[in-house]
Amino acid sequence: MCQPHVLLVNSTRIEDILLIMQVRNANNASDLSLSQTELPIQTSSGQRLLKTVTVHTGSMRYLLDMATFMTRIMFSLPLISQVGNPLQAALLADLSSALIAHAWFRKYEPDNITSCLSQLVVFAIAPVIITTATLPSPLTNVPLHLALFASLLLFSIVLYRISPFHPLAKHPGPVICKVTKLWFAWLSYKGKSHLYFRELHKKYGPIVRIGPNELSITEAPLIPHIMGQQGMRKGPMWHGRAYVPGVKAVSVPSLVGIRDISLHAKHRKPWNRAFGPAALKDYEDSLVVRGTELIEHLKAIIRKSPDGVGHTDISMYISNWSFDFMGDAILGEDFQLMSTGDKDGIVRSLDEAHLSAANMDIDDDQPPLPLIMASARLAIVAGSHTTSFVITSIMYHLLRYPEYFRRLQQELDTNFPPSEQAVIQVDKLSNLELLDAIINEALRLQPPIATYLQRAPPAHSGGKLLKDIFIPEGTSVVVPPYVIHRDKRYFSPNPDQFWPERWYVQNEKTTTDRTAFIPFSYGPANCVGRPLALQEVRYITAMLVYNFDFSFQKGYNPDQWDMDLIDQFIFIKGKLPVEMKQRNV
Ligand code: HEM
Repeated sequence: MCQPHVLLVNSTRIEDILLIMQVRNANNASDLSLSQTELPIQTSSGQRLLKTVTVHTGSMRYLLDMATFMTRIMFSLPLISQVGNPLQAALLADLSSALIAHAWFRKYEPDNITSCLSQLVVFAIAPVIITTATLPSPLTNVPLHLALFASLLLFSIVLYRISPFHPLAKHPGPVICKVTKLWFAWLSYKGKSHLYFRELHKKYGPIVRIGPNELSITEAPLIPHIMGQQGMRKGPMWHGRAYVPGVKAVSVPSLVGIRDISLHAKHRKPWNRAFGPAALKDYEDSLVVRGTELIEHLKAIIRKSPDGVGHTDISMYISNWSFDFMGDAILGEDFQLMSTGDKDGIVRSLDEAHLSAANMDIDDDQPPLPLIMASARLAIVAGSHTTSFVITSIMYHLLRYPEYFRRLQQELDTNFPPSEQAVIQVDKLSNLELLDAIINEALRLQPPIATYLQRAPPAHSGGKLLKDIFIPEGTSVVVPPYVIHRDKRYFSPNPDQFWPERWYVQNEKTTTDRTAFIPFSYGPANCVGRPLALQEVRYITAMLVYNFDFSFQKGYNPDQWDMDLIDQFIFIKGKLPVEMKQRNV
C-alpha cells in the first residue's frame, strides 16, 4: 500500500500566501511532477490562502527503492557466504528476498499483471544469484529456491494479514476472509454471496472484514459518508472487471467504470439530462408500444390453449420485453426478442461488449461516436437486466402472496375502470399507493444489485475517515443493500417478510427507515436510470396485473425462486412458470 509521505519542508509567509510543500510518493506517476491547490483558511489576522505545492516523486522514488533493494542484496552476499550450511544459506537468502518482496508489493501494488510478474521474477531469482555467487553448484537447487521463496512469501503475507499490524486488524471477520479473497471469489462464482454477506453480518455485526483489504458496512448513517457527495470514489472492482476472455477490447469506456470523481461528474451530466425526470415523456411511446406488444404475446399464448389457460415462463417474456424496450428507446432498434427469441445471441454480445467497455481509461479526446455507442450499450445492459429482474420479482411475490395480487387488481380497476374501457396511463401510475408499496417491498427484499456497492479512498489521499472509522488507502468498503434492507434496526417488524403495508402504515410498532433503502445506490454515482426504471416497472406490472389472472404453474415449488437466484453483481433470475387467464378488461 502506498502511504504518502507528507513533509512540511517550508512554511514561509509570502504576503498573504502560506507556502507548504509536500512530498508524496506517487508510485504510478511516470515522472516528477508538481501540483498546486489553494484552500481559504481563517487566521487571527483574517482570511488567508493556504497554497499547497505537492511534489509527486513517482518513478524517481520507485527507482530509488529498487536501487536500495539491489544494494542490500550486494551487502548480504558476504553475510550469506559465511553461512557454512548451503541449506541454511538458501533459507536465509530466500527469507530476505521474500520479506523484501512482500514489503515491496504492499508499497507499490502493481495492478498490471505483466509488471507484477516481472517484479516477482526479480525477487524470486535474487536468492539464486546470491547463492550462485557464494555457494558451490547452486543451479541444481533452482527449484528448491523457487519453492522456498514462494512458501516464505506466502507465509509472510498470511501472517501479516492476520496480524494486529494490518490496518484493518481491529475489524472482525472470518480468518479465511482476512487471509484471501479467493474464498469470496469462490462464493461469488457459486452465486450465493448475498446469503454469505447476511450470515457474516449476523455473526460479526455491522462492520465486517470480508477480504484482506475490504470491509462490508451496514450502518445506514454511514452511507452518505461512503457514497455521498463528500464520500469516496468507485472501488477497485472496476479495475478487476476489465478482462473478459475472448472479447476484443473496444476503444472507449462507459460511465459506470469511471473511478475518477471529477471525470465521472463530467461524463454524468449528459446522462442526467437523458434520463432525468424531465426526459421521461420521451420514452413513453416506446414503453406503451412494447408494453402492449408483451400483453398481445401473452394473449396469443392463451388463445392457442383449448381451455383458455396459458402456460409460460413469464420470467423469459419479461426479460425479452426489457431488451426490446431498451433497444427501441435507446437505439430506435427492434431486437424482436419477444417475437423470435434471442437467436442471434444479442443479449450475450451486449453484456460482453459492455463489460469490456466499462473499464477502459477515459480522456477528453474521445471521438463522440464510439463514446455514444458505449453509452448506449451501457444503458441497454444496465437498464434491461435490472428492470426485468424487478418486475419478475414483483410477479413472484404477488403470486406467492395472492391477496396482494387481488388488492392491486382492485386498485387498478378503481383507477382505470374496465366498465369505462379505461386505458392504463403511464403518468397516473405514480399516484397509486399500493402499487408503489409493492414495488418498494420487492426492491427491498431483492435489490437487483444485491451486495456490491463498492467505494474506496483515492490514491495519495491518505485514507478516509467515516465518522470515527478510518478507511486506509489501499482498502475498500462495500455496502450490501440486500443485508441493510433486511436489518431489523431499519425495517421491522419481520424484515424478511413481504409486507407492503410497511411503506404506508406508520405506528410506534413499525420502523421503515428510508435512509436505509438504497436499491438504486446513493450519491453522485447512484443509478442514473432510476426515474425511467420506476416508470417501466410501474407500467409493466400494472399492465400484467390488470390484463390477466396469474398463478404459479401446478407443481412449481415457490421456494425454487430463491434457490435459483444467482448474485453475480446483478441478481440473475431463474424461471417463473405461470398459468394465466385473460381478464375481461
Ligand atoms: C429497477 C431497475 C434498476 C436498479 C435497481 C438499478 C440499480 C443501480 C445501482 C444500484 C447502481 C449503482 C451502482 C453503484 O453505486 O456502484 C446503478 C448504476 C447505474 N444504472 Fe441503474 N438500476 C436500474 C435501472 C437502470 C436503468 C433503466 C438504466 C438506464 C439508463 C440504468 C443505468 C445505470 C447506469 C448508467 C449506472 C451507472 C451510474 C454511474 O456510474 O454514474 N439503470 N443502477
